[in-house]
Amino acid sequence: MSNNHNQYTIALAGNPNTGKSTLFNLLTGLRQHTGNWTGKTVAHAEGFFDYKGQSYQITDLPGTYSLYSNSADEEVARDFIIFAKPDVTLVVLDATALERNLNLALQVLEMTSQVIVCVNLMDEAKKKGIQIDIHKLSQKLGVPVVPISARNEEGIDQLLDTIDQMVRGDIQTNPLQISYNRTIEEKIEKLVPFVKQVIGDHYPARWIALRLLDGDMSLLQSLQKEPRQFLKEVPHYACNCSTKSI
Ligand SMILES: Nc1nc2c(ncn2[C@@H]2O[C@H](COP(=O)(O)OP(=O)(O)OP(=O)(O)O)[C@@H](O)[C@H]2O)c(=O)[nH]1
Ligand SMILES: [Mg+2]
Repeated sequence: MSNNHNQYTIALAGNPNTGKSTLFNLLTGLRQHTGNWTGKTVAHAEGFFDYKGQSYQITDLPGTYSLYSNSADEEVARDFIIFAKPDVTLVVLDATALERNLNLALQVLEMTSQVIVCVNLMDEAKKKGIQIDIHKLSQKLGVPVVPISARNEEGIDQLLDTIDQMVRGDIQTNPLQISYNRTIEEKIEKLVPFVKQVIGDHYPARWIALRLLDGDMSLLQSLQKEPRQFLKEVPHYACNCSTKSI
């Protein structure tokens, strides 16, 4: 959702130390609201850039290993993706630790379909002899995947073109959705209509149903809804199996 005329919003999400701020600095140059530098990002920084006649506002989120409610950083990143509804979420992955990094990517894909995956540190991967089948990864994830090296400024044109195509609506994504076991899927199926009824279509109902099954009260507080209304229903559906195992 553009927050004002002709300005698109982008969020940068990813594990700590994957090069989000390096990419942020590269894209925004000096046009930033708050100073930011490489090193751990504590609060989120906002910056701006233009590309092919479009203006973008980009937000550098704190690095997290997941997007539940384990820490303030996770809540900041999670709430931004759910409530600010960026037009594009760039998930920045470390090419040398892809398997671990993909966990967060899968969580973001449950939250929004407007995702571009950036496989960063491609230079390091090359040095270590790690080969990544970008095309296959993109097919599996159901969203564009762009290999980059933020520090060496490689792959940035392709990334910008992919962002441009996504905000123009030229890319149809089909984000991979994790299938849980039958018990959980049945509970989700029952909860989703209820979630839609209470909060409408504005938020990703399946993802909220999953968080309800986890008993995530902090999310309910963020939704600023009366938790008791949900709580009455949740024990009925809740199970002991965590949905956080992806
Ligand atoms: N070799 C290599 N190093 C990179 C690349 N991109 C970033 N780095 C380095 O990786 C380190 C971490 O980069 P940051 O941009 O601070 O990472 P971040 O994701 O913002 O980290 P947090 O804010 O802690 O989540 C820095 O030393 C960067 O110079 C890259 O493409 N190649
Ligand atoms: Mg950072």
